[in-house]
Amino acid sequence: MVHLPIPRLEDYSISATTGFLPDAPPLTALQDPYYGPWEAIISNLQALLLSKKIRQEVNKLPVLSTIRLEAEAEWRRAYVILSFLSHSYIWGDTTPAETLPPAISIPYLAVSARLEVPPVATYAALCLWNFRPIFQVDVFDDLSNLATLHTFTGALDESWFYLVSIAIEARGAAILPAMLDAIENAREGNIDRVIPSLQSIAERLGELTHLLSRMYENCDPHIFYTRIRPYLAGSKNMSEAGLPRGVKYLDGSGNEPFRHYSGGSNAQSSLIQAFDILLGVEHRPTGDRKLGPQTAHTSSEYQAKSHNFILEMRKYMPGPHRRFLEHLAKVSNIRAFVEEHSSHGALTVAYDACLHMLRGFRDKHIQIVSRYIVLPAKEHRIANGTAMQKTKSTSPPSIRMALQSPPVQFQGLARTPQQQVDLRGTGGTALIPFLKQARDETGDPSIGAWARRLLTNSRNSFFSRDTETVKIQGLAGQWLDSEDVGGICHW
Ligand code: HEM
Ligand SMILES: N[C@@H](CC(=O)c1ccccc1NC=O)C(=O)O
Repeated sequence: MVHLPIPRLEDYSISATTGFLPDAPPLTALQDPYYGPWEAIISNLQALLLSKKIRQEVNKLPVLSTIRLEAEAEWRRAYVILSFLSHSYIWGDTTPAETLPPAISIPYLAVSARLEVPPVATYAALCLWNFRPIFQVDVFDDLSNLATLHTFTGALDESWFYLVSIAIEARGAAILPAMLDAIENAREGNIDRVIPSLQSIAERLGELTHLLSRMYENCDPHIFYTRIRPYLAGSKNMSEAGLPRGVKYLDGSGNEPFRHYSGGSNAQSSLIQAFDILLGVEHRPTGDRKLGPQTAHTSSEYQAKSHNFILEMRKYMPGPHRRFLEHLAKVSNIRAFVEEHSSHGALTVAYDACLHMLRGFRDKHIQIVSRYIVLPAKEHRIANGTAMQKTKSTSPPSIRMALQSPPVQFQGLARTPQQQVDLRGTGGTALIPFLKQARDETGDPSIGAWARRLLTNSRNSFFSRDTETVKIQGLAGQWLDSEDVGGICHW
């Protein structure tokens, strides 16, 4: 059989060591003095936001051309600057701005077109291209070695919020070559070599969940909700935040329709989507649950026709990364391979461990979203007297303090709505139904529910099923369950 070649990372601007992060640290400034006016504003961003002078200063900017941008890193730097400036302009005053001036719009549209990303503060603008290593220039997966280049607020909480994702990207990078190896070995029918690749993927996924849970260390939920998050909102589904019509990007043509873009979201991380593709996890539009086995294999066709947020978010990834995922989807064979060899216990267990770990990641994420969005939103409504009834508070002290203070009216996404409305993610989703469905669609394998039970319940080294004996030997002699330690397991 003639197969489509397996993608090569280097063909898609992906590094075998840093994954979707650039392999050299992003530029900290554009060296050409021509771009001095941009650098001057971004280096004073927090002061301009605090004094509400940002619009005044941006309105004075000249319209700069992109003609003097050369290296890819310079285009990325320009995109980072213009993303911070545009969200500061829109959300940095008492009411959101419905128009972006030509000094932002014209270069922003050009830079976005070149990088194949939309003109909005995407995950790439805020995370992938917005960091610097502190001591060791080539270590990106250690949170103590990372700093952000820019934030809206200057708060450590905001830096930490982005840095956790950056560390996850770097730690997850090693999974990419393991994925491609697994696909190659499955093609060749080499079960014994697919298993260790899957085991190492499961183990790494556990480490990523552990990194995710470190969000609590330095990002306070109340600060996140009230001070940081309003700047992250896009222009799509943002009526409640005070932006019902979207945003016009003025370019002087007179023909400038309102545009609607999702704000930054980790759903734009190519890494997490790559796991789904490799493991054959399929996501449907929210509310559209799988009906039965007969629908299982028609879903790609179905997904293409209907609105699907996770697929939609691929348009917000840098062009080469998006194309990598499309290529990966065409060669992804692991799920079919495991189904074909469903009597092979060790293979099934290794595959199910991956699913289990990815599901564990999404479980932990839902817990985080409850603490950083759902609870603060509820406390906020109570503090402003718009909630139906007071509920028992389990919030951290900062939120309890906010409750005791007089009501404060916040702007944008933190604005207290007149009525109880569905909470929206910065990407524009009705967040809890969306995230729960994405979690439920993970680890709903047609095979091996038994293996998942074993992984969760058993601390033994030997499991048996029918006539097969499957050995899972803990390296340190122990088995750690994903829920106990944020997913670190030893084989
Ligand atoms: C305080 C921290 C975080 C909050 C409040 C948060 C919130 C959200 C929300 C509301 C969504 C729904 C999409 C939208 O409308 O924006 C989402 C999606 C998502 N987030 Fe986060 N997030 C946080 C951190 C992270 C981190 C560090 C990661 C890790 C890489 C992550 C991974 C994802 C993924 C993969 C999705 C897409 C849904 C899925 O695949 O399950 N999030 N997040
Ligand atoms: N969707 C999230 C925001 C979010 O996840 C995010 C936004 C911009 C950059 C990175 C993000 N995720 C990072 O940890 C929210 O609704 O607050």
